[in-house]
Amino acid sequence: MKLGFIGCGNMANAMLGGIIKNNIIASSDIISSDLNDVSLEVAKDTLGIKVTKDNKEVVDQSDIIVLSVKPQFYSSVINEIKYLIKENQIFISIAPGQTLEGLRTAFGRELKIVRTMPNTPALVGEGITAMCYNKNVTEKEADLVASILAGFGKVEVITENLMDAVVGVSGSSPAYVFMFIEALADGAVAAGMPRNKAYTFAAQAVLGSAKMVLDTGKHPGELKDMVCSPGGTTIEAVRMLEKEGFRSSVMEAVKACIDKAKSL
Ligand SMILES: NC(=O)C1=CN([C@@H]2O[C@H](COP(=O)(O)OP(=O)(O)OC[C@H]3O[C@@H](n4cnc5c(N)ncnc54)[C@H](OP(=O)(O)O)[C@@H]3O)[C@@H](O)[C@H]2O)C=CC1
Ligand SMILES: O=C(O)[C@@H]1CCC=N1
Repeated sequence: MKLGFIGCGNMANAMLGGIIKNNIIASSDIISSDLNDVSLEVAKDTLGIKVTKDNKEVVDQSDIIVLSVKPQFYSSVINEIKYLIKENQIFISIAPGQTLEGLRTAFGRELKIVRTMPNTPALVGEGITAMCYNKNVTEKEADLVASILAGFGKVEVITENLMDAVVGVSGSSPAYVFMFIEALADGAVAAGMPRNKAYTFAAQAVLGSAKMVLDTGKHPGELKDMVCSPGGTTIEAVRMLEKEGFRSSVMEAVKACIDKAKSL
């Protein structure tokens, strides 16, 4: 199995780190192209993969091709490679707003296309990737793609109509979570805690809370109530978060993200 990435930036590095570390595909069987010499040098040195400046070489040498450039560059790269892709190759999109039908139109013919939405926690093996695929992809091929994506976290097969929601809730949400961690730490720093220690306490609290949601299966509201002692400290913080519109601002942020994904 030969895997190719066109574009070797943040997301490609996060995905490839897990794929190689977990021995899903050997680095010698992976090739990536990029316009940027520095990105290629970094990928070659840190991941040990083959690198090239030529996108066509990636298509030529790969069974599965991941297009990991920004969505605005999708059409120009697809125009460059569309005549080279063969019907037995699998094309994977990781971009928001790029629909299966839109990609078929861009390629101008029926190909095996998988649409995914990963996230950067892939870098530490804790990503979550949503995937859907067109009628040309067999169940066996979908399982193969899912096993590659599982190299850097969880994988969920979903219907395409939910893909924009995935961008809002997991593709982009690490950025909002980092802002939350930063703000938690700022609060502790304001109370005198050294900054590095504050990041450790804030991040571990977020990690542990997320794990409680996943491991217990309990409603997040019930888990929140378990922290709020009657007449205690937490309910004062919760009261202030409600007053300042915390949950509403998060929901509005997710909506803005989804609206943007739909518009791309
Ligand atoms: N970052 C994230 O958290 C997530 C990103 N995604 C999606 O992943 C894709 C990649 O994003 P990300 O990794 O963040 O972006 P980056 O900008 O970090 O990486 C893209 C790389 O592709 C290079 N590039 C641009 N044009 C071409 C081209 N024509 N041929 C070859 N390489 C090219 C860029 O070079 P240069 O810098 O010189 O332009 C850059 O090195 C996007 O579609 C994004 O929406 C999906 C989920 C999460
Ligand atoms: O900001 C973006 O457009 C990309 C897609 C999801 C996360 N990052």
